[in-house]
Amino acid sequence: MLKAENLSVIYPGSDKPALSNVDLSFEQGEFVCVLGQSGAGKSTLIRCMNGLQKATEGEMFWDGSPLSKIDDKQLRTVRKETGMIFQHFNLVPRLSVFQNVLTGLFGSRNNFRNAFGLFSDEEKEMARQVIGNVGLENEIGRRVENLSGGQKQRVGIARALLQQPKVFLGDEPVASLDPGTAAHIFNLLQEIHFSHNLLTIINVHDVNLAKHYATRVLALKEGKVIFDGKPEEFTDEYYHLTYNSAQKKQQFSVVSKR
Ligand SMILES: Nc1ncnc2c1ncn2[C@@H]1O[C@H](COP(=O)(O)OP(=O)(O)OP(=O)(O)O)[C@@H](O)[C@H]1O
Repeated sequence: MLKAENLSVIYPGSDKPALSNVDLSFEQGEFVCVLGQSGAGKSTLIRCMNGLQKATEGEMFWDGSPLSKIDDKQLRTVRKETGMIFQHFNLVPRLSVFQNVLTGLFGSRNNFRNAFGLFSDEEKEMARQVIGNVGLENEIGRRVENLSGGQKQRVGIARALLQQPKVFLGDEPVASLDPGTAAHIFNLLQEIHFSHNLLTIINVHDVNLAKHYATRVLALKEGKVIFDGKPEEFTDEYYHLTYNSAQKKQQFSVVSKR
């Protein structure tokens, strides 16, 4: 489904690669959690997967198509089939849950219909359904600025789901949430993952969440993959946990295997 071949990214003005000669392949049905310290290259990898970030060297393939060589129409299809969820939700605060979720259709429609917010009855019904799937049916008319963080992320998930994606990508989707809410969001993501047979790839800082929910764990360090395997094989040989008393939370750092 997704394949990185010798993928490297060097940002302009930087002498250090954000990703360095990464070879990876992902199949439908995998729930992958990507771990790594800040700056390890997790977001860059996720952004390469839907063509938001171009490779400096090597290639990312989507169902066999090289992302750096496909035309705009093919890229729109890739984006439509990729549901993205973000740390800061990327919602329109003054719009309702319903309106925010409908924006999930923008990527696959022409600009005229987007500009006038024209949605068919069928599209509106699908939006109601996905809002129900994430448990927000009673909040459908509320402005998202009045929702909790966990509810906002549910709106983000419903918006992604409306695209009927094959792939779900999450760039630190629970980093702004408390641990209890983060676990609820992961439960929801897991349920959606299995019921829709998705390929789900999520960046996360919390090693326990990753090991609990993932079918496969990847760990990055300085742009390189230093672990790729089953969650139970990702033992504390690969990471350190320290307690940050100022932030009142555990901090995680990836180390190369000793
Ligand atoms: N737009 C950019 N321009 C220049 N350098 C960048 C850019 N985006 C990221 N980088 C650099 O590339 C490296 C990898 O960054 P990336 O955001 O992929 O890491 P990350 O693991 O997602 O970090 P975090 O957990 O803090 O989000 C870092 O050194 C970062 O400073």
